[in-house]
Amino acid sequence: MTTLQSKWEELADIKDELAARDWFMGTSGNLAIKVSNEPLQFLVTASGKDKKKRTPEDFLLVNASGDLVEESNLKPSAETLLHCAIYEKTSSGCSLHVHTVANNVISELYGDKGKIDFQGQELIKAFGLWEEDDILSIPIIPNYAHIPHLAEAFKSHILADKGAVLIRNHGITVWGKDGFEAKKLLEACEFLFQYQLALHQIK
Ligand SMILES: CSCCC(=O)C(=O)COP(=O)(O)O
Ligand SMILES: [Zn+2]
Repeated sequence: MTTLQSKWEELADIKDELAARDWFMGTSGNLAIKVSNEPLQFLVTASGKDKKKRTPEDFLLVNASGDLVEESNLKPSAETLLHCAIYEKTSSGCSLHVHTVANNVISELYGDKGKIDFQGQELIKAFGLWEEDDILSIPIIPNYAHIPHLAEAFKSHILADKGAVLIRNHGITVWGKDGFEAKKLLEACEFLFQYQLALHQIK
């Protein structure tokens, strides 16, 4: 199996798992996985497709600028520039973006603060935060319709090889060293958001 085929399979399996959680409502969401470093090339979901379905046209190979490596009648995700920013600034290998009700409500509740912090919650260990007083701080940025503008705002929060950024009333983008890590971070974030919303209901 070539690297391209194995990365395709890895991303397709992640897509199926996220679909099983119903995290691709209304064609939302996009996923990417790095295939090569020199030249930088990565697979990204085709724009506007139903990501709950598995088809041979699900992913497109793009370069560091997000342009197609081979001609296609499909377009790369409208949000490819966010994935480009991650691979430009880090050595991470996979980036995932989903819209969920929980991440949208949290982004609205905490958007004016520009971040949401979690401390003393076991699942922040997914981010490598193991000390008693460690804080997981997830930035929340405004949602700009102009994607290059959104990508610029997003870029300033890409500070490490793994991370997460909430886009207000839009969704979350996470990245990690490979598909396993990126999915782990995404699941941890969604757990923490649901936990926080549950706390709001009883307080
Ligand atoms: C209908 S969802 C609006 C676009 C979006 O935010 C998204 O995540 C999906 O866009 P894509 O071009 O990647 O399909
Ligand atoms: Zn989106």
